Amino acid sequence: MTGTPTGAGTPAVLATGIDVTLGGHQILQGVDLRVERGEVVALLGANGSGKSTLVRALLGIAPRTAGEVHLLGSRLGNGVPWDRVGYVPQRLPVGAGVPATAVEVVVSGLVHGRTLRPPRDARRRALAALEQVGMAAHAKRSVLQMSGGQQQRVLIARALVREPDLLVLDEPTSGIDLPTQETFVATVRALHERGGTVLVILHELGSFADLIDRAVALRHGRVVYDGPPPSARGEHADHAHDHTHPHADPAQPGAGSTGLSMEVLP
Ligand SMILES: Nc1ncnc2c1ncn2[C@@H]1O[C@H](COP(=O)(O)OP(=O)(O)OP(=O)(O)O)[C@@H](O)[C@H]1O
Repeated sequence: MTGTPTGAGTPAVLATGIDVTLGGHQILQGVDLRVERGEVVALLGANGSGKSTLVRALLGIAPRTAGEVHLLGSRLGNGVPWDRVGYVPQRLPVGAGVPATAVEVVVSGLVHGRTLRPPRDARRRALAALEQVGMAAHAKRSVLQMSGGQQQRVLIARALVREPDLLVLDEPTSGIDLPTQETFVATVRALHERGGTVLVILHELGSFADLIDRAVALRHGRVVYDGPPPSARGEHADHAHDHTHPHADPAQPGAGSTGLSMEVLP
C-alpha cells in the first residue's frame, strides 16, 4: 500500500441492491455486500450461483440493471482509485492471444487510468511480484505457453504488483499446487496485515481458512448467508480431508452445528 488510503473510514466495498441480467436470465437479484477496510471475506456458493458475476459487477465489468457500488469510498466509475484495486480473474481473459511474456503481463498491472507509461522501476517490481508467486524463473516466457496454473500465478503477480488496498480474487488457488498456494496465502496475509482488504471467491476455504474473517454465500443469485466462515468440520465434506483439525473450536461461532458448513452450501 502506498500513501493514505483513499476514502479511509468508508467500507472497502459497499454494494446495494445489485441486479444483473445476462443472456436474458437474471443472474443476480438484490445482492447487498459490505466489506470493511481490512476484512478478508470469502464469497462461497455452488457452481453457477453467481459469484464471478457478482465480483465482475462490483468491478464494473458485468453490467448492472440495478443497484449501486462504491469501492474504496468512491462510486463505481473513473473516481475509483483503480491503482489501489487488484483483481485476479479465474483465467486469462478471452482475447489474451497476445504473446506477452510473464514480466510484460505483470508490468501491465502497473499501467492504469491515464498513465499509459509504466513507472521507471516497473520491471524490478514485476520481477519481485513474480518471485512472490514462484515464477521468477519464467519471467521471459510467453504466458501462452504456460500451464493454466502458471498463468494463474502470473495473474496473481499482476494484481499484487500494485500493492493494492483492495484485492479481489476469483478462485485464485484452483489449479495451483499446494506449496505455491501456501506461498500465495502468505503474501495475501502480509497484504492483510498492512491493512489491506481481500474479497476472495473460494470453493473450499483450504489454505485460506485461517485468514477468513467472514463468509458470504450465494444461491441462485441471492445472498443466503453472511456471517462467520464455515467450520473446519464442514470441510470434511471434502473426501481428501481426512485428518482432525486442531483449530476446529466448537466454542467459536460458526464452528458448531448452527454455523455455516460447506456441507450446507447450495
Ligand atoms: N455472459 C453470460 N451470458 C449468459 N449467462 C451467463 C453469462 N455469464 C454467466 N452466466 C450464467 O450466470 C450464472 C452464474 O455464473 P457465475 O460464473 O457468476 O457463477 P459462479 O458462482 O461464479 O460459478 P463457478 O463457481 O462455476 O465459477 C451461470 O448460470 C452462468 O451460466
